[in-house]
Amino acid sequence: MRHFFLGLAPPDVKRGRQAGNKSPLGIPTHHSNHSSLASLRYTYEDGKKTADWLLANTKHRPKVAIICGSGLGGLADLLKDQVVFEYTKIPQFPHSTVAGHAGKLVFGNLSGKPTVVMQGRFHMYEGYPLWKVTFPVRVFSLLGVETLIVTNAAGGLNPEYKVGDIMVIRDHINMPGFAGVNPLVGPNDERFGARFPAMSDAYDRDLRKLAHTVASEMGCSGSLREGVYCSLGGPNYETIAECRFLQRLGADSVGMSTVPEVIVARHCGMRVFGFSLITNKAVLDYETKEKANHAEVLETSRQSARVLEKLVSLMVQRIERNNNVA
Ligand SMILES: O=P(O)(O)O[C@H]1O[C@H](CO)[C@@H](O)[C@H]1O
Ligand SMILES: Nc1nc2[nH]cnc2c(=O)[nH]1
Repeated sequence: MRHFFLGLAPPDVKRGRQAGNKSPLGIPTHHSNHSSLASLRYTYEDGKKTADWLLANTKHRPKVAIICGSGLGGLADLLKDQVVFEYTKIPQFPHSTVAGHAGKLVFGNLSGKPTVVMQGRFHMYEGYPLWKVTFPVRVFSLLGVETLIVTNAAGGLNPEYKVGDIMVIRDHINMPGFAGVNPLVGPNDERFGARFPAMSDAYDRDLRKLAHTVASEMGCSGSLREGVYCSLGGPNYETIAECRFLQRLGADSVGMSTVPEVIVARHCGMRVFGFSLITNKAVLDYETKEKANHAEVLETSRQSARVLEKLVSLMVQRIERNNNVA
């Protein structure tokens, strides 16, 4: 295993290094008009710079990228012939700040397939704007990645779901998007994708089918579900009224991530597949004393991670180049 501890300070995020006050993330805190807001984002060239840096520092050429949810980073340990980059050493990369998100980008071979794994993702509640949260996805696209697999820890809203179940994501509800909070807001660069991308086919049908096939071969199809993931901004967990509302909307699981990454991946033409690990049951009853907490989320992830890891690695084994399923 090679670890990169290059003594490189993360280079300036150009758009975030204008004169004036800056937040701890290097983002100017005062902006007067739309055009200055629009300039607060990574450009295609910024993405290319990071992708080229990675390509210069590893011989791996991944076709599959995996983003690990809270406590699910163990997946990266399955990679053979690893090259590991700390996020803090990768030019322009955001840094992980949440427990259960290690902050490492791991290249290697998973089931013999060149793969890159994010051991730790970024969330809006950490203070990152969505163009930063989703920057790695655009970098993956520039690296030549064709398929993105997203995983997350989520609360179960569907009353049939049990803690430890794995939900194949069939569709999502982008709650912040209802208020215009979307990673694609701002000028559109056609080199990434079209101004108005469709989302009706966001989660690949063949890969969802493959997940069920693999789960039944593994003998765990009893705990494999398929449903709708709803993303909220966080960082607080939901009120009882909010959980009841989301249930009525048709959501089966709820979390604080994933959707921005999926939108950006679909915008740049990647094929997407996603899993929610149900780490806790959403609280729907005013009589109960139960309440969600991150320690429980991480503990459930730890207990169920092995099954999810096996499922993902067997799926990757069957993903062929150019988006076919073997
Ligand atoms: O979605 P991931 O990153 O798995 O993490 C989930 O777990 C955390 C809350 O326990 C939140 O960050 C929520 O989004
Ligand atoms: N929003 C939200 N995120 C979670 N992540 C893990 N569990 C939960 C939950 O119940 N709600």
